[in-house]
Amino acid sequence: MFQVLVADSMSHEGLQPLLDAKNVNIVQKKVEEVEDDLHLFDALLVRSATKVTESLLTRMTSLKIVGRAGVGVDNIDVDAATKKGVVVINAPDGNTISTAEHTFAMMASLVRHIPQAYVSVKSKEWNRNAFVGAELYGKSLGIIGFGRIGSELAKRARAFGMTVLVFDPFLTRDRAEKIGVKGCSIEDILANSDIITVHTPLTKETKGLLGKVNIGKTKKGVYLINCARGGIIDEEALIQYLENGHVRGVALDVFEVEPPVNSKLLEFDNVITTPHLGASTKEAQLNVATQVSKEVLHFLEGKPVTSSINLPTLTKELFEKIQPFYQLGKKMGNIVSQCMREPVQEIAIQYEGSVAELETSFITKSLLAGFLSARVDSTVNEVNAGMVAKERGISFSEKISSNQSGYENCISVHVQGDHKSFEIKGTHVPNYGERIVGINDFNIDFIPTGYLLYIQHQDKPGVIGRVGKVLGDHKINIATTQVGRKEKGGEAIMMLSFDRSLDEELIDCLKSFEDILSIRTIDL
Ligand SMILES: NC(=O)c1ccc[n+]([C@@H]2O[C@H](COP(=O)([O-])OP(=O)(O)OC[C@H]3O[C@@H](n4cnc5c(N)ncnc54)[C@H](O)[C@@H]3O)[C@@H](O)[C@H]2O)c1
Ligand SMILES: O=C(O)[C@H](O)COP(=O)(O)O
Repeated sequence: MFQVLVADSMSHEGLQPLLDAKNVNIVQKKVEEVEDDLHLFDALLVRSATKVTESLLTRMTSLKIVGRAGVGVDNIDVDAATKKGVVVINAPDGNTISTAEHTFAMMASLVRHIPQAYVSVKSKEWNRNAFVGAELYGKSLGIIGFGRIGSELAKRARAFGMTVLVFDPFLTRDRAEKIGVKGCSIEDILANSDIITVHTPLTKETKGLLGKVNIGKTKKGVYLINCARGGIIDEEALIQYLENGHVRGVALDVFEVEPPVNSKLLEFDNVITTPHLGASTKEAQLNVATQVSKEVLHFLEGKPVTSSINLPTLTKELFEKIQPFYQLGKKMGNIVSQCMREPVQEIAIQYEGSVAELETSFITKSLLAGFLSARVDSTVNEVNAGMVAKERGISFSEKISSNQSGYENCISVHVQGDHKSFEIKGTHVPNYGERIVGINDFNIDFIPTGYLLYIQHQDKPGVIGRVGKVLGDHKINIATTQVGRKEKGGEAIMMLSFDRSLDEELIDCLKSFEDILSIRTIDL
């Protein structure tokens, strides 16, 4: 039974996929309320209120996935999650329309003083002269960050007859033209916009993007809007420009600290605010909760997720194609690690044939996870395998190569250690399954499963028989045997499989045979 903690308020209807699942138990409580049971949860669902810190992740020792029912993941320590092998997913487009509409509502309210006029009428005043506003029609709207929300906002602004200027480092001229906006530099936006709104994520680059210097470059009388994340507009600088009258008005849905109880910004009559309501509509909440519930359930049941922040994402169709190679890769990594018990500097992976047409980075991560899991204590999986490898000084590379092996598909791995190297080749045969078809230039053909014994020996009469006799004397049943050699009388290899593991004493006995060069046990 999977244990899922829903730590922030979420649409009940949206959680239905998880509530309906027979193998899931949902607990809807704040983190502080389940402090003693944190180690039990497999999945954690949050919005922006719960801070998923490294410390929380460390306390949640069974955690496999964090689902953010929304877009921004700045409340989640994604690096720490990645290091611990915890998948982080979000619901990237479920609240786009709601947030674009909220931003538009804030813009209209700002230029027409609607919140201030509302408060005035409620206090029995009728002061029409105090709230003379401006039209949006004909004004220039500068949008910084032209992703999902920025572009939906642009469509609405154009419908109102506004000129839309946009800045986004990833915006192509073509895309701007298609949407009917003008892609320009941030300097152009600052100098030419009547209203500026930010729609970027909060990152190291965007923190304070509109700060002392950039706000100083805006038109006198500019309106500023932040419905993205507190901190993109620097609050201290903003206060200075409100005090000196450079900024005419501000609309804020988000703050550097939420709730902003001690913020001086609340004292300005020309600053209008909402309590982080961009995504707070029934529709958006239903969308985001449904998206993450389905994704979390898929993940817990071993199916692919499509909106992961720290994992390569795949569609169900692609996942089905990649799954056999994903499993083969993991086993190959594991075999290499068990055969080559010495420090490794480099892992080079080569893909040939039909497998090369798939998303190979996914298979590479799986192979690395298989390799590292045999060597490190902490959880290693495809989420953190690349990071763990780098931390341990292991470089890895992948290459697509033209078909040299003759197989319809082939994965080859070359591992370089301090003193030795090791090579393995694997293929997946439809209807037959996984096969290891090469080890260190020896052609071989075995199924990578169960308990295996890899023996390097001299190709001499009686070696195989002696090994078989010792195993028989110890009542060990050999399930399969495969041998490979390059030339008569030279070096050869044997791969035997068993139904149970072999004990050390027996291995030592086999090692003592004259023509046996080395022996490795492999458990898969
Ligand atoms: N107020 C709310 O309730 C609410 C709701 C949803 C989203 N948000 C916030 O809005 C942000 C945007 O959401 P989205 O769905 O449009 O995301 P998105 O990823 O679709 O768009 C973000 C855009 O910002 C651009 N960008 C990144 N760095 C930039 C920079 N330095 N300068 C200019 N552009 C830059 C990216 O290229 C991207 O196109 C989210 O990150 C989230 O923090 C707030
Ligand atoms: O990034 C988001 O999706 C929004 O900021 C919404 O946050 P919320 O889920 O806390 O409303």
